[in-house]
Amino acid sequence: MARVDLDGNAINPMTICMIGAGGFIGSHLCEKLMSETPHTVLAVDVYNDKIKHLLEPDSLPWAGRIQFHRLNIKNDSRLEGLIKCSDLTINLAAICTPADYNTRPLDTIYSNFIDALPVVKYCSENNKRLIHFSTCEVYGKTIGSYLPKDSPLRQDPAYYILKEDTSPCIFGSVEKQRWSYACAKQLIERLIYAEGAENGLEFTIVRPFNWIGPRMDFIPGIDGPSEGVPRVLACFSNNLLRREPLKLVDGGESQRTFIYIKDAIEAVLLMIENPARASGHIFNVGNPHNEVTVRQLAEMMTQVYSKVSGEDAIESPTIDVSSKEFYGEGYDDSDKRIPDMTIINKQLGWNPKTSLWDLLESTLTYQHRTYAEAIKQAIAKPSAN
Ligand SMILES: NC(=O)c1ccc[n+]([C@@H]2O[C@H](COP(=O)([O-])OP(=O)(O)OC[C@H]3O[C@@H](n4cnc5c(N)ncnc54)[C@H](O)[C@@H]3O)[C@@H](O)[C@H]2O)c1
Ligand SMILES: O=c1ccn([C@@H]2O[C@H](COP(=O)(O)OP(=O)(O)O[C@H]3OC[C@@H](O)[C@H](O)[C@H]3O)[C@@H](O)[C@H]2O)c(=O)[nH]1
Repeated sequence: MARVDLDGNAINPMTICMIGAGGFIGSHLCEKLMSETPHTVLAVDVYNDKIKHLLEPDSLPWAGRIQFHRLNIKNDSRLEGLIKCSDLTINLAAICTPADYNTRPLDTIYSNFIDALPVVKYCSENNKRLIHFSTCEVYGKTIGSYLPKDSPLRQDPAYYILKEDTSPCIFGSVEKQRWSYACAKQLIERLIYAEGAENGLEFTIVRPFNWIGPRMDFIPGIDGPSEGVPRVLACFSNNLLRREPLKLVDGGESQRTFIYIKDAIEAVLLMIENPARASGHIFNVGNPHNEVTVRQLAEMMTQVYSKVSGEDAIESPTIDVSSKEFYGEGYDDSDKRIPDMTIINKQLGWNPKTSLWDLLESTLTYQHRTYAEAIKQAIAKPSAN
């Protein structure tokens, strides 16, 4: 049966240049495009470990529809050719782990702003559509966080719900280098928006709100550096796998809404296949119903991991740590992140489905299956690693 878009028109197969295809989101998007659509992907990244299962062997049903191009977009002249021969470019490439924002601010700013410039330029000059991945961090802190602690206005959604077209972007001072990432992402959003307004670039900007699931980041000492600090899902998974307490930064009071990667990928596919509805828009993509504090997340993950691993939780499952100790000087945090869903509902009719309990169960089942044995061996023979 022919695939049709939301307006009932047939969807023609397209070629997609996906930059950062070897990362967490890219790997899930490639999987979806291969298994459910006729589109072709030119997968650009410096790594391909997370998409190896889609590239080999040649007998896979989608063989010929995905090609891996190992290149660093910082300095590779092949990039323009790949964009030129595609119908759509999706840019996912970025340094996007908070531990880097204050410790490697230059790399963070270059990666999220300077390195994205040629991508925008080639799309604009060659009249190619661009879907660019920004972040919910562009909102920074909520207006409510500046109100007195006991102010009743803090309960009013007007002071904390994040809306694409009306919420301000509120960052800390320049010394708080945490915001180097958000600021670089904000400026590239503004540049893309201006390319649309002045030069007719056909664009969509995605603001992911804490997408989580299998293949996110790495487990330190197993498939990433021992001293590396990934995002919270992988940090807490690592602690659970090693039977260590989960570290709560500054009391674990910050709030996040987490969305299952598979729900979020559905939204991206709708953007890819409905350009008339997606172009010119900035979309929040998150699950407003899955809000927890980081402390609650730690408690839920401890409970779910115990269920999927069959092991009792350790006696003191969490430990408090200061942000200075954990991330170093210059760290700061977003207090609360609830996405407004009006625009994506209206344009694409999309809603997330998976509860936090369910997504943690499938994700931690994956983490346990993938890493428990390797961790056991690493603990038994520390010198081998
Ligand atoms: N996962 C989330 O919840 C989340 C939230 C907000 C924003 N985002 C944004 O979504 C995008 C993808 O995030 P992710 O979670 O998949 O991260 P990720 O780190 O898993 O993926 C990024 C990929 O880009 C590649 N890359 C980086 N620099 C490159 C370069 N110079 N040349 C070629 N490849 C390069 C990396 O090797 C990596 O595979 C990022 O732009 C990120 O800022 C993600
Ligand atoms: O071990 C840990 C790790 C993290 N945390 C806390 O958990 C919260 C979430 O941390 P994450 O590492 O997932 O990152 P954040 O949600 O702060 O930022 C993320 O947001 C959206 C994206 O742009 C990026 O992927 C990243 O910047 C923060 O408050 C952090 O301080 C812990 O308490 N303990």
